Amino acid sequence: MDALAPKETLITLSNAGVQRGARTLVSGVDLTISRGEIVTLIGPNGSGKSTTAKLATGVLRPTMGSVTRKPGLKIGYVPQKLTIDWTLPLTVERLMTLTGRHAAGDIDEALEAVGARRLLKAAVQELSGGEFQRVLFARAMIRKPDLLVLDEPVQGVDFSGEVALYELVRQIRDTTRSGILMISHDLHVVMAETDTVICLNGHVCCRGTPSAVKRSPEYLKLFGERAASTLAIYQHHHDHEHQDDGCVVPDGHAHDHGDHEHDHHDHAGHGHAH
Ligand SMILES: Nc1ncnc2c1ncn2[C@@H]1O[C@H](COP(=O)(O)OP(=O)(O)OP(=O)(O)O)[C@@H](O)[C@H]1O
Repeated sequence: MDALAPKETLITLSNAGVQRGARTLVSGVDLTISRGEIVTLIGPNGSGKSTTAKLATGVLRPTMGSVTRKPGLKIGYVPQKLTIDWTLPLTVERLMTLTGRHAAGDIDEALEAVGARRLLKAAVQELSGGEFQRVLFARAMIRKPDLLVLDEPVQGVDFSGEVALYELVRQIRDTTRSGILMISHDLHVVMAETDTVICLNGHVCCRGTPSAVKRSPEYLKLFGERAASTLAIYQHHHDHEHQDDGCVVPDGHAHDHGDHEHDHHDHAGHGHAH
């Protein structure tokens, strides 16, 4: 971010939480997201990441604390799961218009921005995990949101696809200057460009830059000995090339994975979550 530019705050959560009956789903969350900023929520299953994101977007109202949003804030959402009848034929073009009418030019522009314009007429069922995620990004970006919420953006994607998707998130942030709230359910990679990582465990366990969180005693306590290797930080360096669609040029073709901290990297169980 330009350090001299005034920060435009999009969303503020102050000591926010949700209680359902006697049960506290999440509590005491302080969080701000400004334009051009990337905030990533991490934490174990059931730790309150989705609940916190729902508080931020207004899907859920806080029963404790407060949540404020910039008036007229436009939010683009990339869901973790999409309910689609996978037995029916569906093109990318049609998927882009399922939840609203858009001019052909706007659809082209949104797909272009994610390197997926050539997929316009493709069947959604035949897309790779990475291509499918890109189309979902385009679908979320078509209304030119102030804030993009990405719920597990790299699911169903292999390692080089993951690198390319994180690169795309960085590009989107740089070109649109939208705020980005990411939820990382698998804890495996946090983008180095993340301005703030918030580690939840029913409350805010710890927060800070990715490398600060990785070293924090609370984080180590929560995730144990293997924590430091579990939180891999994806570093972006311009030492590799990208194909036109944003994919990283494979090893041996002017690309080197050496700059990515990836000691522990488990893709088991990643599939299309439909
Ligand atoms: N509508 C609801 N009513 C009651 N409890 C809920 C509701 N939604 C979520 N919960 C509970 O709130 C807690 C936090 O859930 P949440 O979905 O925010 O966790 P999460 O960190 O996103 O988990 P995961 O990584 O497994 O998706 C969980 O214990 C969950 O069972």
